[in-house]
Amino acid sequence: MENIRSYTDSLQKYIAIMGLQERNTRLFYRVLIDNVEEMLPIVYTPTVGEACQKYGSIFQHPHGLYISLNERGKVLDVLKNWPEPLVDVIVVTDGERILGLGDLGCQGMGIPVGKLALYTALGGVRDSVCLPITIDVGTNNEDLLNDKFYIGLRQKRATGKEYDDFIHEFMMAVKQAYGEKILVQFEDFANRNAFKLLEKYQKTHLVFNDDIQGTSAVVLGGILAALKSNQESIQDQIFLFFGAGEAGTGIAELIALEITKQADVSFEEAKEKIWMFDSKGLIVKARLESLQPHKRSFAHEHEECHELISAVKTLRPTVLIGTSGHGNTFTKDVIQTLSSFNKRPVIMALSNPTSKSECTAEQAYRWSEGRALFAGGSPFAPVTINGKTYYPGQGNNAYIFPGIGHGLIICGAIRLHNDMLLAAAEALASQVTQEQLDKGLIYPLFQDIRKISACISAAVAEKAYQLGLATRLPKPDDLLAYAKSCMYSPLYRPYR
Ligand SMILES: NC(=O)C1=CN([C@@H]2O[C@H](COP(=O)(O)OP(=O)(O)OC[C@H]3O[C@@H](n4cnc5c(N)ncnc54)[C@H](OP(=O)(O)O)[C@@H]3O)[C@@H](O)[C@H]2O)C=CC1
Ligand SMILES: CC(=O)C(=O)O
Ligand SMILES: [Mg+2]
Repeated sequence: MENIRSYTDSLQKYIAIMGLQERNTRLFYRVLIDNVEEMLPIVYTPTVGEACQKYGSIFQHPHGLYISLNERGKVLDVLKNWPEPLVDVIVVTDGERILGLGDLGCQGMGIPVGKLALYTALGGVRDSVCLPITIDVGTNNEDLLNDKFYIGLRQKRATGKEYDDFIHEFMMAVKQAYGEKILVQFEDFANRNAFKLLEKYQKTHLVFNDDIQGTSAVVLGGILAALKSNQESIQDQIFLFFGAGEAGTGIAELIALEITKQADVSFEEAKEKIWMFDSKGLIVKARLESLQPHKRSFAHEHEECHELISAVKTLRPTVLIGTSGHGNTFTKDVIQTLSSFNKRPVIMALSNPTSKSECTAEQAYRWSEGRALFAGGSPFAPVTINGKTYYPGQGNNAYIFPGIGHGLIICGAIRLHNDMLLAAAEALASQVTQEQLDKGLIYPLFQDIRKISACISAAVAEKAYQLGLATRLPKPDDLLAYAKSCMYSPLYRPYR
């Protein structure tokens, strides 16, 4: 840690810690677990974003497995090159929507590598069963295509049938190589592919889209905690999303499902409480014909509106959620207006990395006169205004996916069900203490993440058993104790 702390630049710290992962895996995880709050912003957002942007020029060792379009027809053979014969979880990207940074092609590998490091450090899934994969179908990023250090295929992205067939070959090969229960986590695909792949493969594989589903559970968890803090109920809220893509509509769907569970309303009625804003403005009925399928059920009767501030004024949301990938869009005007009719507005600026955050923690607290319940997608430091300190939370799917993945693995789940996401969200919210709520926190502390992950894992496995989707029988009597007992710890035995 002294070596890592001696670097002043975060990217240098990233290079140092990833070098350690290569040289001494156990020590890498020990360092990560013992210093989780300090190291998370390095191996994960925001630094991993910069690392992906510069991946070619900082490249020292290959991490993970690259599968390129040139290996069409031989994907199974490529998988067999991976030295570990037993794999339980794959995190895969095609690099087209890396955080809010866009198409980084093959350099997106930093994301599956980082996510799987968190599976082990935060969720206790043994690193040997984790396989990071980048599917290289080219990139449309001209800067990378012209960069002499670019590590991927120098061609435009394959699309249409060529792309679909290649992904299909991959999905079939992973089952052949690792069996029916292999968990495949899709990460940072562009939304035109993400929704389609999830829809297609959730019928035949154990798949999980972290950006759509993991994010939905983590945000719902934060909202449940905020409602507890404000002593309000979910059906009385009005939600406004700025950004109606994977994260935005994924969260909105799960919120609507939770409303139907808590109040006597249909799924459609629940959605009437939820408004969405995309790059063309408020999503309204008049735009129905031209809307992508994932947005359609959120198109409500309203006149067209092209400014976020106008939407805030007319809809009077109680919860404002940013999933646009565009920084500095929750302006002073927006936050002041939101705070004019809410005692404690909930503001979630979830876009990553920090430069893409819709507002900073300081802006949220300053412009709401300290009344906002705020969470960012990337970490923000506590803010002191007029002698009072405010503690921002981090609304990031890192709270959820390691626990969900662990839960699916320990019960031998064959499919993921939305009720498991609800169970994960509730388990997360239950971990926020009254003391933390009193400080304005809507997420528990990352320093307790392994305890939190065990709780989420047990809740997900419990739901899998209830739904008949778990194959590991008999069901353990005490799932929480079982989940904890299955967590890998990088222990050092004492010398004699
Ligand atoms: N905190 C967390 O755990 C997570 C955070 N994220 C972050 O969320 C962001 C978005 O990710 P994702 O949902 O997957 O991306 P998508 O590309 O699927 O969605 C982006 C959405 O934002 C809209 N948008 C883009 N520009 C604007 C604008 N200027 N004004 C209003 N809306 C705009 C897009 O509109 P249109 O549909 O018209 O193109 C689209 O609806 C990223 O920064 C990502 O890092 C994602 C997952 C998890
Ligand atoms: C956190 C995450 O998954 C994202 O920003 O894409
Ligand atoms: Mg992601």
